[in-house]
Amino acid sequence: MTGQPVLPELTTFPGEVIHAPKGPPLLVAEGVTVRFGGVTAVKDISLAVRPGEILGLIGPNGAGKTTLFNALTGFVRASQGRVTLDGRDITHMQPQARAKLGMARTFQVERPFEDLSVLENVLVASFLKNRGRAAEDHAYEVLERVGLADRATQPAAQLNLARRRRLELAKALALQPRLLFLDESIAGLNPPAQQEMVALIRELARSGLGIVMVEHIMHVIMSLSDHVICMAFGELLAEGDPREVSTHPDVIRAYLGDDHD
Ligand SMILES: Nc1ncnc2c1ncn2[C@@H]1O[C@H](COP(=O)(O)OP(=O)(O)OP(=O)(O)O)[C@@H](O)[C@H]1O
Repeated sequence: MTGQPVLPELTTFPGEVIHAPKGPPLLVAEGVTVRFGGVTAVKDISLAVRPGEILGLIGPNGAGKTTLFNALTGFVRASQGRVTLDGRDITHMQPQARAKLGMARTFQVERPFEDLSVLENVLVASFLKNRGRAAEDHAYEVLERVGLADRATQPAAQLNLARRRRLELAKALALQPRLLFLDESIAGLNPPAQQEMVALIRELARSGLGIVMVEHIMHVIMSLSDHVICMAFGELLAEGDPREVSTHPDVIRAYLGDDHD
């Protein structure tokens, strides 16, 4: 390990500006705990996300990131704690009810309707918010936004991985969310596709969306996030801006082990 940077450089992508979103938080989680039988996967985690803010969740494998993400989006039940959206208690709401209030998520493994066209896939989500022509117009707008408009009539099954990820994002955006949850949208993409996705996510935040992202590629999450939460064994290990977290001794230890010198 000697001579290697412990965590990657922060300024990997050009044009990066870490901004400081202001205003009251959209999402607030207080003391969220999730137990699966005897396993406490998430223990007493609190966080807040403002409009235009990108919150990055990091931590070694098994740290509890996905479970926390699922508790925030309603895909697993919080055993303790409280989650509010615009001050409204959503702790026990189903994912669909949360979506109606402005939360949308992507899935780590994209699952488009393979036989439908790219446009039809987005329309399925767009129809939940709009009717008739308005739904179609909105679906096109979303495809433009993610750079898939020229693929609108292509079957989803024919898309490469980078475009499938964009389609996954488009389906979430078609719900017109104010808060977007991204589950490893960048892992597995080649570097140019990573940069395109980073630029797109940054643009979405600039337009006012609050974003929570779980991502294993450290330099990506560090260059995108306004605030980073690092978990280990279900607990909060460190939080702060990317530089504070990436240089935190406990974070370095969690990633490299105790015998690192
Ligand atoms: N449905 C479940 N039932 C029982 N235990 C679970 C369940 N889901 C997760 N766990 C456990 O909870 C802990 C946290 O897992 P989780 O998947 O949230 O971590 P993670 O940080 O997302 O990991 P990775 O980076 O590998 O995806 C692990 O010990 C895992 O085995």
